[in-house]
Amino acid sequence: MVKARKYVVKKKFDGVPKRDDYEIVEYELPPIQNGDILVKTEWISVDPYQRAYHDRYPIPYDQFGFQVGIVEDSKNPKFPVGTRIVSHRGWCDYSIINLNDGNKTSFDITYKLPDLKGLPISHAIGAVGMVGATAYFGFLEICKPKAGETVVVTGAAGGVGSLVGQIAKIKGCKVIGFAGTDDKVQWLEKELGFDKAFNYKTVDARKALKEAAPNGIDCYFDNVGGELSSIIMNQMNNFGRVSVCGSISVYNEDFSQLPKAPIVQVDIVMKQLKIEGFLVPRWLNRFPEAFSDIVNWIQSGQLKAKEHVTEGFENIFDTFVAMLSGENTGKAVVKL
Ligand SMILES: NC(=O)C1=CN([C@@H]2O[C@H](COP(=O)(O)OP(=O)(O)OC[C@H]3O[C@@H](n4cnc5c(N)ncnc54)[C@H](OP(=O)(O)O)[C@@H]3O)[C@@H](O)[C@H]2O)C=CC1
Ligand SMILES: CCCCCCCCC/C=C/C=O
Repeated sequence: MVKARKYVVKKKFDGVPKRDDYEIVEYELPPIQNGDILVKTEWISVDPYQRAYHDRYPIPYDQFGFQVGIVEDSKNPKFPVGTRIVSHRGWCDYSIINLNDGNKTSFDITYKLPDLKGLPISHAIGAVGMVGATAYFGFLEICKPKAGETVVVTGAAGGVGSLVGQIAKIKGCKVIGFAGTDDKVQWLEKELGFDKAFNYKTVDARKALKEAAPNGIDCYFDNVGGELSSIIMNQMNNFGRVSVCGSISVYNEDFSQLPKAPIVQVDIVMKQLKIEGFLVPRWLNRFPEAFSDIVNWIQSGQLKAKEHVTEGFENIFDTFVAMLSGENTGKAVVKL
């Protein structure tokens, strides 16, 4: 018998999630059946959608999320012992997965570790996982950037944003990022090659953009929403494109009581902007395309996939809340 642990959400979040909204449950896994694999978790992802999706699920629920693990026992010849698996089984240290019928629900994503060509396996829940696919498709498919255009990214020093900015540079764009600390700003400019970055907590964004993008903004990759996004959209060029990826500035708010943001509709009409929200599973069957390009870019030194690593099953919750408040630079992951 294998003893397993999992994080169960047992209370409705009220604002920032609290430790006692969760319970760590210990339980015994049953013996595996024909077709099953027993997966031991090695890396766990903490992500903003784990906060944003909270209201979709009745309490209690097992905390969902991406993870990488290794097959420790198998009754499925397609997944022998030692195979590495990416799944959406969330914050648990062991899981039993049966893949005979494929993925049973749209939330039940499981696949073999992509070919990382020797890169760290943690990348499979970061730059070579859902986060990388979000940056790749969300930016390239929706913004359709052209060389020479000016791109603005918010949440620029996080998992998705740091990749979007670098992909924009690879595509020959001028890139301006907004992030929440001066250290992050330095990292974006000095290490990642952003043309300009700003601390949105201390800068006058309207003035900063007038100076950094005197010819206007062509593409905006929006990770944060709120007033900052309105200011950015206000300075877009005709036929500008906005990819609305996330809205983390309000994830801890009551969605029915959101603060008012400045009006942007006039700019949308007068500048004929194209604004599109997306959820990355729309491109699930094309993830390998993104993974292949991203692995090649990392290997050729064109793209850096920084990770903010915390260790220990007991520290997953703290890492999650720290990420929501901006303590991470790059993708926040937990090593078990
Ligand atoms: N549409 C989709 O399919 C997907 C959307 N997303 C979205 O992409 C965004 C980035 O996710 P991800 O890269 O995983 O996470 P990050 O690694 O970017 O971590 C979250 C970051 O958000 C920033 N942040 C927190 N509060 C605020 C605020 N009030 N205003 C501005 N920034 C804030 C913090 O950085 P700072 O120090 O800069 O404040 C923090 O580091 C999120 O909005 C997420 O929901 C992610 C995956 C898929
Ligand atoms: C098909 C469902 C699996 C969950 C995948 C993760 C979706 C992330 C979407 C993020 C939205 C905002 O952060």
